[in-house]
Amino acid sequence: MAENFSFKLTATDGRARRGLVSMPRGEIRTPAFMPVGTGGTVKAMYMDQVRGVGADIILGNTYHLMLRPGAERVARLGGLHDFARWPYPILTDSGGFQVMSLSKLRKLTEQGVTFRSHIDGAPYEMSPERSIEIQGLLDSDIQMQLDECTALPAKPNEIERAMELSLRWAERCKTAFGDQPGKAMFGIVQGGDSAALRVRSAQALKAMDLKGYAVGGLAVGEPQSVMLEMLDITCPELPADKPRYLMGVGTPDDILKSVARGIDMFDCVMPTRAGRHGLAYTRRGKVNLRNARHADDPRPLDEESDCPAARDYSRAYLHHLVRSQEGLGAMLLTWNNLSYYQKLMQDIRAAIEAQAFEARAAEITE
Ligand SMILES: O=c1nc[nH]c2cc3[nH]c(NCCN4CCCCC4)nc3cc12
Repeated sequence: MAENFSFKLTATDGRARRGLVSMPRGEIRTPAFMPVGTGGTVKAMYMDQVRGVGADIILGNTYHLMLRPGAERVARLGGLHDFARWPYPILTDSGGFQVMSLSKLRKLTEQGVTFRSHIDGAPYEMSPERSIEIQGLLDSDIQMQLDECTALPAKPNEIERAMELSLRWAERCKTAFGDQPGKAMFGIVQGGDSAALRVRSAQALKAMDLKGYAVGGLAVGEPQSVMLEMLDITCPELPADKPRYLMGVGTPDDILKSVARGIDMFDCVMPTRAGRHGLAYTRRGKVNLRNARHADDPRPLDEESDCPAARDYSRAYLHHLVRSQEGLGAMLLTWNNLSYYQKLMQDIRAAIEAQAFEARAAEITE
């Protein structure tokens, strides 16, 4: 019988954790990277390929899907999994961050946020209750609370106001979500770059006994050192037996350093967006296929990769596709980049297990 929702820690290495989230639609091996599928599609990818590179879960966006094609329409068509042909877990962001970064004429009050669509200017309102309702209509497996993410730098009283509002909205989302076995609602820690506010936010959310916790309000322009410092402060305040999700992160280096500080789940548009802009992630660093130096290079991106996009096509061909703005260029580079990110996560998981094994072996042989 598939678990309703469970998180098991299977190994640790310092503060890094290897784990497994089990839900009815499937298991999520952590640390996990979630490809971003904003409008119900991981851009330039077939869902079979997304699964093929090793993704256990993808991210969808409430904001985009409520505007187009509409949450009620997706529900009438059987929910997001049937609509997009992705039968495995989906995590949906709640929309607040996207409203503040994309929409026009937005107004934020205690009740929620009103805004106009960036697509056609139509008026919308999003309350904590409506965000959870929309995520339910999408049949999302992991639903994020509605929150207010403060752009940094910001004044301490502004960060405090948004953090406290987000806590009140977390309570309202918890009430609206109710008890849905097989699904989860995650809280989002806010508090900007303030240690005291981060601790207050994490402790208040922990008291709500939620199924998982995101660290929000980061990757919003602050230096990596500030982001990592906030993780050093926040993660120890969160329950060890619940998943921790760092929203919007990040580069391979961000991910490595965040796993080392206790983060279990990530999402970022970088691998997919970079692929559409001609940029390839490889084990030897990033390669910009727009650059003329690749025009005659017969070598593939990575002859040892098990991803056809990395192994079977010359850099010269990829350069040609990118320069010609051929759709296949975006498709192959996106495929390569998601494969690179999933291989990174696989190597991270193995390294934690190996270190844990060595530590265990050392204990036994002492
Ligand atoms: O505090 C948040 N609450 C809800 N959703 C969020 C999403 C976020 N996404 C990011 N950063 C995205 C950074 N990304 C990096 C690659 C280029 C595009 C922007 N921070 C976030 C914080 C939040």
